[in-house]
Amino acid sequence: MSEIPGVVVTGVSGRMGQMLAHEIAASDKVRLAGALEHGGHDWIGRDIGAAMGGAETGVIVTDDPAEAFRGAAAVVDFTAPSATLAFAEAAAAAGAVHVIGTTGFSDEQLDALGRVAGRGVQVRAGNMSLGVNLLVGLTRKVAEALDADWDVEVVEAHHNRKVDAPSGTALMLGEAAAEGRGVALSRVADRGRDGMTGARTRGAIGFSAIRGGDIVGEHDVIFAGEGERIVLRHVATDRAIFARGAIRAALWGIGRAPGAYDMSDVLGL
Ligand SMILES: NC(=O)c1ccc[n+]([C@@H]2O[C@H](COP(=O)([O-])OP(=O)(O)OC[C@H]3O[C@@H](n4cnc5c(N)ncnc54)[C@H](O)[C@@H]3O)[C@@H](O)[C@H]2O)c1
Ligand SMILES: O=C(O)C1=N[C@H](C(=O)O)CCC1
Repeated sequence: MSEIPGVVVTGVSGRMGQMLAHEIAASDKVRLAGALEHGGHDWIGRDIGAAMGGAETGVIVTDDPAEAFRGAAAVVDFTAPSATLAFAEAAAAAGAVHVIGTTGFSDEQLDALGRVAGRGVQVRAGNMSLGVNLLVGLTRKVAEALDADWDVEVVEAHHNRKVDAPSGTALMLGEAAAEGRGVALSRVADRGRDGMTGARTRGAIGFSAIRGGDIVGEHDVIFAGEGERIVLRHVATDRAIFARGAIRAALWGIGRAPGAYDMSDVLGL
């Protein structure tokens, strides 16, 4: 039996799923223990290496979470909110760390995930990169230092296949700005402007989303004052940063007490 922790990748044919399979194959700290896609997907029953156009790995793509998660140390999940909710139950039942990169959850779905975290280890972040998680701390600090005379705007840009907006990262940054100001984001968020909107509300935290081409992920937090402006920016140029962060989270989560954790726990920020 291998000492190297086995990791299952859900949504393995997706942009992040394939990136994760590559990064796990290149790692000497984890091994690929399973690969999952949804029922009816044409990769089901195929070797994941061959399906990705490479050498066979011995890992066959399945649509059965219980089978795939059995004996795994961790499940790394970048799929869709409803799929992630089902995987949370299955990961907790299998005793596997659930690393959740999926974004676009409703408040109700987040509550449901939180209930499962009583029974299993979850590490969830809208962005698993070191750079963005540092930017979250910087955003909180700048917001703490400035009053509501400084308008906060979060601007994000992603590829044309992204299905949720604002991005999970933009929401993390907005939460950090709201925390720094000592307000609830839900009370001050301004998520859609169109038509005769009226003047900007003092203290609002605005969100704008750009979608185009193959943009991996770009985020600006703008603090706009009278006569000056601070812009905090993160630009992702390679999805490997998200995959490496997720693998780090999986290793960190092994042996932890059940609960909901995030990347600031993993990175010690
Ligand atoms: N947290 C982060 O650092 C980070 C980074 C990148 C992407 N994301 C998020 O990850 C998610 C996926 O992004 P992507 O670009 O890889 O999308 P994608 O559409 O390329 O991949 C999603 C995959 O999930 C699969 N899937 C959907 N439902 C499933 C189910 N029930 N069972 C098994 N597989 C299922 C799809 O078939 C697809 O292969 C999005 O929510 C995105 O916002 C997060
Ligand atoms: O490509 C995506 O989709 C991304 N999603 C995350 C988000 O919603 O912030 C992270 C960046 C890439």
